[in-house]
Amino acid sequence: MSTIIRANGLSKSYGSFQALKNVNFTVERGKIVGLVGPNGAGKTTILKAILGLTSYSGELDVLGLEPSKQRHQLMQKVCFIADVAVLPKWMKVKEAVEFVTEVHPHFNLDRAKHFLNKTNIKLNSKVKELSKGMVAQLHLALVMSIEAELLVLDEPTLGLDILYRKEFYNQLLAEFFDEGRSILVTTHQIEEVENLLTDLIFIRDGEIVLDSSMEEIGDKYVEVMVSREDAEKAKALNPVMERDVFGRKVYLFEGVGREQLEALGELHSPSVADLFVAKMKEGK
Ligand SMILES: Nc1ncnc2c1ncn2[C@@H]1O[C@H](COP(=O)(O)OP(=O)(O)OP(=O)(O)O)[C@@H](O)[C@H]1O
Repeated sequence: MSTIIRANGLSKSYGSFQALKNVNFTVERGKIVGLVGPNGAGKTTILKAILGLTSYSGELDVLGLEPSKQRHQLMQKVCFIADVAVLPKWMKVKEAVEFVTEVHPHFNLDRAKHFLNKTNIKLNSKVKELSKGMVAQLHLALVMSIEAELLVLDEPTLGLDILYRKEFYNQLLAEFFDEGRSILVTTHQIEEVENLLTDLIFIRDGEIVLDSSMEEIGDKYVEVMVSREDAEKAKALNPVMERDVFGRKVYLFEGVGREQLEALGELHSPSVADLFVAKMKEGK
């Protein structure tokens, strides 16, 4: 396994406000990592640092390069997308394809044509004549044809309806992703990426509050539905979250042995959304 991104003590301040506080994480080759956090947590700031679009302090290595100093070399290996539903409206599809061919040295035109042939998109159509879903398909065809080692996606499916959002991720998995590449994606829609991710990072107020593989999460976090009589026993084991479901209590535990918990009730894996809520409230 090789490391694609390594952040060590990464910090960023805007004036006296510290948007990133000594952040450490790695992204390995062949991984799909979700960077998830509430508004203002610092996700975009991390992506901008990775893409060499903002200054920072601390160490940051992306594909062996230092983004703040080697942006040009980096852009030949990295592909970045924010919001697939937007492309210039006046452009014709073939002009969009020509544009990417010119600006990206690793764009594979045949591959793009192959993807577009599978859609109803005509090369002579203008972007403004396409539906939102078709714009997303076009965007995806362009992205998947760039032979980049790292794909960075910032809220890529914003503005798309659920069908296209699912389709977007399915296609990305089937046609783009392989063990030689990595994807780093920020999103608010945790539910729709949860089955896709290999690794998960939660960020809150400029600090990383969870950084785990999905496998580790399954081992470390367990939910138990407990009858009211056993509620005190459950509380004694320091759950990280409690909620009411149909008159019973559901407790979420971190790092508590399964044997201990099995005595209280049936064990479940929490959804990433529930884990997110727990981690965002922890200590507040
Ligand atoms: N140019 C800037 N000047 C001052 N403060 C900034 C600037 N850019 C970001 N910030 C602040 O830094 C913090 C982190 O912002 P960032 O955009 O990274 O958050 P985010 O997690 O991407 O949020 P969102 O989900 O809303 O896009 C926020 O409090 C934001 O107000």
